[in-house]
Amino acid sequence: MSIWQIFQRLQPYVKPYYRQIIFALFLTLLGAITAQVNPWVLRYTVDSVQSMLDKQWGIIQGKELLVRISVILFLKEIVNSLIVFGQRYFGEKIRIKVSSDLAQEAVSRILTYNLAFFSDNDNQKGKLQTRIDRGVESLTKLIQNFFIDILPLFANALVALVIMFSANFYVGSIALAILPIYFWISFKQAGELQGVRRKLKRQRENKSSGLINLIESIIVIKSFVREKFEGEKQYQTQMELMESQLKTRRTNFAYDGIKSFIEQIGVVLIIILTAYLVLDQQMSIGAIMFHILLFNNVSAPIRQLHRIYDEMNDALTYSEGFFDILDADNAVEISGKAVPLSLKGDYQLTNVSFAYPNGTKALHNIDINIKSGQTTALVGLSGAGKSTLINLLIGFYAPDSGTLTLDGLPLKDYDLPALRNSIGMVLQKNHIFKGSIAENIRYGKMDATQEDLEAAAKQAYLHEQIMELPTKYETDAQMLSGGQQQRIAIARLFLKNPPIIFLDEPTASLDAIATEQIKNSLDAIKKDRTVVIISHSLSQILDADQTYVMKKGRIAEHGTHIELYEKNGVYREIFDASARSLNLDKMIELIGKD
Ligand SMILES: Nc1ncnc2c1ncn2[C@@H]1O[C@H](COP(=O)(O)OP(=O)(O)OP(=O)(O)O)[C@@H](O)[C@H]1O
Repeated sequence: MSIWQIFQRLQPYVKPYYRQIIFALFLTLLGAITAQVNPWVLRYTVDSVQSMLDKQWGIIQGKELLVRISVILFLKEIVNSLIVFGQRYFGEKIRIKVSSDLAQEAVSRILTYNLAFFSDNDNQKGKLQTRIDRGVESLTKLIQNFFIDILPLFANALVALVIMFSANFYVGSIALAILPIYFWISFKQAGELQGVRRKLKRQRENKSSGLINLIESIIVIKSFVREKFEGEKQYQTQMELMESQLKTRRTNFAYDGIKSFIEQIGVVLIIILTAYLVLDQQMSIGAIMFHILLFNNVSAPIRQLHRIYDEMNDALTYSEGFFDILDADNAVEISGKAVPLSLKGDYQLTNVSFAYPNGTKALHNIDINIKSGQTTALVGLSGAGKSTLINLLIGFYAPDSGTLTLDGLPLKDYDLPALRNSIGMVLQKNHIFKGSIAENIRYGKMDATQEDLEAAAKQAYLHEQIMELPTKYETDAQMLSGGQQQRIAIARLFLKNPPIIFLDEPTASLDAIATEQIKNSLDAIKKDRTVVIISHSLSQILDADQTYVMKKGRIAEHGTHIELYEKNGVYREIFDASARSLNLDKMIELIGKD
């Protein structure tokens, strides 16, 4: 992406603030003119003092001159302060507004993306966060630079250069001749840093996602006493980052030295040439200071050129990643138009195959009929493809081949929000948002009253426990135990009250008493709804109207519990293993003693 393309991309975000921009530009022009007052005043002062000295005048005759100069410089400083304030304020205002617009756009965009986008390695949460933060930061810095540095400084330089040329062609030429040399060196510097910058970007992303992973795995790390090992891993990342940072600094210092040398050559040449012109009586002595100050106005922005380049390169490096996020059109969830009045939940899958974007073939030639109003169990060993199948039924992913219909209509024809409003899910581990218990349950129905919340919590066997907490429904939900959090998810489901329900090992993290209570309440919610349940728990499977047994992404067997049991196949194997793991013989023996 070129800098020009970046500016084009930024246009729509900057456009709403065009009034502020025009005002900032006007101030810039005004600032460029006032910046030349000092050289004029200095030349005027030197020449006037010189002629006074020639006439042997003293302080009495020079008083008027001093007052005049003081007033001019004083007024100029006041005007200049106002201009600088206006420029900075409007520049910042535009930057802050554009920054929040860009960040908001990124959030709005990623919310429309499908799950494949989020499971991509480049978009893991730490990396995605860094890409967005860095992108917004460097793009807005670019805008800030443009209004606060580039425009004012270059306007100053241009006006100063024009004045130098009008004073003397050769003096102007020296100032002008320095520019391409300076530009060339800055280009070389930028080129040399380009590779390191990309590396730096990657290393920073790794470092921040490494830290996030560290925090997420702290319990495992501590329980295995792997602090030293993890510390060393982070140290390695830190060392690599430090190496790149040092290389960047080394290169910058070396090039800065060369540029400063070139600039000083320019100053010396201008002094020699102007001194020659003064001695040749082509100019007054004040011209020496006049030209040096003007040259300073020309070289000031060039001195900043490298920093501006740096930040532009930052913008180039990071904005590419940022705009990639905004431009991921193929990640936008494709929604159909059909808005069903009510859904029954009759799913028909014919010859459905699916592979994840990373190439993992998770489902092969699946033929399934999920009957409305019934409970269908999905059984299979870990990695068999059960969760993947549910992902397809909810429309999180689309099948690569085969047909998938719901109530006779292809699933892809449904309006996704309408479809998902009719579906409820309880997973093995459900996300609990930062906030109170009430806020978390209310996620199931945003306009639910306190009574609705309490009714749902009662159905999920959670109400009594909530009432025992000091701040009851206002307690921080993330402080609850795993089992209680699970019941929040179930309460959400009761509140949402959808006709189709997917349960992916809903009681896996609950204790035996809670499992029984939840089973009872889930049994209640199952009535007259279509339920698909994944479970390793025999009690849940036994209750199902039909069961599909999956093995390595395929349907191995299908039937009722009895039919499958008698088949002596995969289901029987899993069933027997489950029974053995429960130590059923001893349990029965114990129960028999009662
Ligand atoms: N987001 C993903 N990207 C790539 N591959 C995935 C993704 N999710 C799952 N897989 C792979 O797809 C296959 C099926 O996984 P899936 O989670 O559907 O199995 P499962 O039967 O639900 O297992 P479990 O009982 O352990 O939850 C596995 O090989 C898994 O590694």
